[in-house]
Amino acid sequence: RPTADGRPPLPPTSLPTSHPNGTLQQLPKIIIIGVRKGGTRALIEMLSLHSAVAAAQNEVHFFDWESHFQKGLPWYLSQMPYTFPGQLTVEKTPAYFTSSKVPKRIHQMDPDIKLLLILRDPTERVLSDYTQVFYNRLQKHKHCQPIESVLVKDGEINLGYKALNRSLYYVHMQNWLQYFTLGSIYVVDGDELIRDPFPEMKKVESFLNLEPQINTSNFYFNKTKGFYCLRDHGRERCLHDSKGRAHPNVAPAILQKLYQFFHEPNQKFFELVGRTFNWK
Ligand SMILES: Nc1ncnc2c1ncn2[C@@H]1O[C@H](COP(=O)(O)OS(=O)(=O)O)[C@@H](OP(=O)(O)O)[C@H]1O
Repeated sequence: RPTADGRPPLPPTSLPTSHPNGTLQQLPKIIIIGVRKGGTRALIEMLSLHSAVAAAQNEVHFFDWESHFQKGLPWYLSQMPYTFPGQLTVEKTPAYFTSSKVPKRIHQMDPDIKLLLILRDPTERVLSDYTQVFYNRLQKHKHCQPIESVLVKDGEINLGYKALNRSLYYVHMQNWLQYFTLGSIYVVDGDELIRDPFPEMKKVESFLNLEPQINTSNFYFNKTKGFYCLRDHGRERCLHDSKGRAHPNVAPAILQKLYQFFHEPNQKFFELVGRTFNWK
């Protein structure tokens, strides 16, 4: 139960839920905090190739949804997979990155936790975000607005469009840096993870101090899908069809406006993290 001030009780790490075969549920030592449409599913699946890592199946939304957070850490723990004692549990909830209350809450649970943030070109991320919403609405037989009418209002970039805000990475990163140092947050290059996942995953392995285990034969390019897929103990699998969907065509002039719009916020992000990315 939450304490009187709304905070969850202390982590029940001394009371692990154990299973007869020696496995137990453990709180995550690694969280993939976002960004939405950054490649979070690919990252968690690729990380799961490592035998020391065990991933929660679903997005848990513990720190960002009040209805879940109020249930406290025992509930959060109950969402975790059964693992062997030496294994590290990881969960991914892409919405954490852009939710301002989340950094403090995660820090309260575990100030030493390792955070992974996967980002991609902010403009591409907006198009991916739009595409996701488009398909969700289509499924529900709801009306879908054409991309240009959400991106532009009165001839200018529509600042009211939520997806644009999610791509203002520096704004959200500032919130995280109030609670965590850069040593605790590794920024994965989502564009590189698409282009060539192996080198990117080696960097992730090294940040997490994992014994090097992931290797090139874990990945193969699937021409039909147009993306890398995974090979795990001889079993081959690609991500779900909802990952890697075609994005809408946007008039070059509008795309140019978007690139310009993100130019300054991107520079601010690079300064914050002391690193640059190949964003347009
Ligand atoms: N190997 C591989 N296979 C398929 N897709 C890949 C892969 N690596 C990265 N990606 C990119 O992941 C994008 C989806 O990101 P997320 O999983 O973070 O989306 S979500 O926020 O959880 O809905 C998804 O975005 P879209 O291309 O817009 O569908 C992909 O570009």
